[in-house]
Amino acid sequence: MSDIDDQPDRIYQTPQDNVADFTFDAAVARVFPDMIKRSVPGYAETVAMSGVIAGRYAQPGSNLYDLGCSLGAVTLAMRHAVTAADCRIVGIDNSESMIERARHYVALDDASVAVDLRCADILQEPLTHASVTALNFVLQFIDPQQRLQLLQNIAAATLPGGVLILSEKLQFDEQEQAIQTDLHHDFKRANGYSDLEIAQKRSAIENVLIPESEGAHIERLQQAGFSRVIRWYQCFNFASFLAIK
Ligand SMILES: Nc1ncnc2c1ncn2[C@@H]1O[C@H](C[S@+](CC[C@H]([NH3+])C(=O)[O-])CC(=O)[O-])[C@@H](O)[C@H]1O
Ligand SMILES: O=C(O)C(=O)Cc1ccccc1
Repeated sequence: MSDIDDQPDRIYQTPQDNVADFTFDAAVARVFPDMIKRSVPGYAETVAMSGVIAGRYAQPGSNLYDLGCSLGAVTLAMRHAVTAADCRIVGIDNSESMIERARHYVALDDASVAVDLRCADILQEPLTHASVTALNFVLQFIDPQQRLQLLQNIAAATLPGGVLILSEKLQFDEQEQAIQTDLHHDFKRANGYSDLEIAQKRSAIENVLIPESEGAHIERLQQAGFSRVIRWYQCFNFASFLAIK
């Protein structure tokens, strides 16, 4: 088996005294396709429809951004859907392990749209001439104090008629939260995770993944400079919004 082959996610199988905060390190990058598919309800649909949305909103001569691209799943979905001329897809992630693997997957793909993968902090990297930006399951890991600034930067870089696809884990009122959490954990159990794995992963992400309500997201997207926001998809506690400039 080569070093680049991905592996099944067994990260939280063994009991740990103190579960460390979750990070996007080499061990996570290696199991990431399996982890995200078994952990995020609707992940495959969100990736595929991000491609469909990109196909509609890509403008000739523009940039399409995949911010927090991980292994480049959305980068590749966009690459196969875009028909507008002279577009470039820019995938950015600050995890070296993720970008290294993303480069491998992009090299195996033979579509012709230009792809530029960068290991950088999306809070620092300049963005310009954007027709489509995907921020899929990433804002939830950004310091809440910096979220508005990031969305303002994206909105300022977005061309008239351009869009942001924002996908997030959502927070609900207490009663709905209890129902959604049960369903999410049932989904994980149906995908082969044990109660121990579910509990340990929950502790690991507790301080690093900070979800917000749909209302908070919509209000902030409007404050950042997007004129219209549509929730185009939801599967249990994960949703995706289309924000149009
Ligand atoms: N400040 C930052 N700068 C750059 N990257 C960051 C930053 N903070 C976190 N990341 C990166 O954001 C990604 C979040 S995963 C995205 C899935 C992908 N969008 C997908 O559709 O497959 C979501 C998840 O695992 O739930 C990781 O690769 C981090 O390194
Ligand atoms: O696993 C979870 O509970 C999640 O909320 C999603 C997730 C997926 C991959 C890495 C971190 C969090």
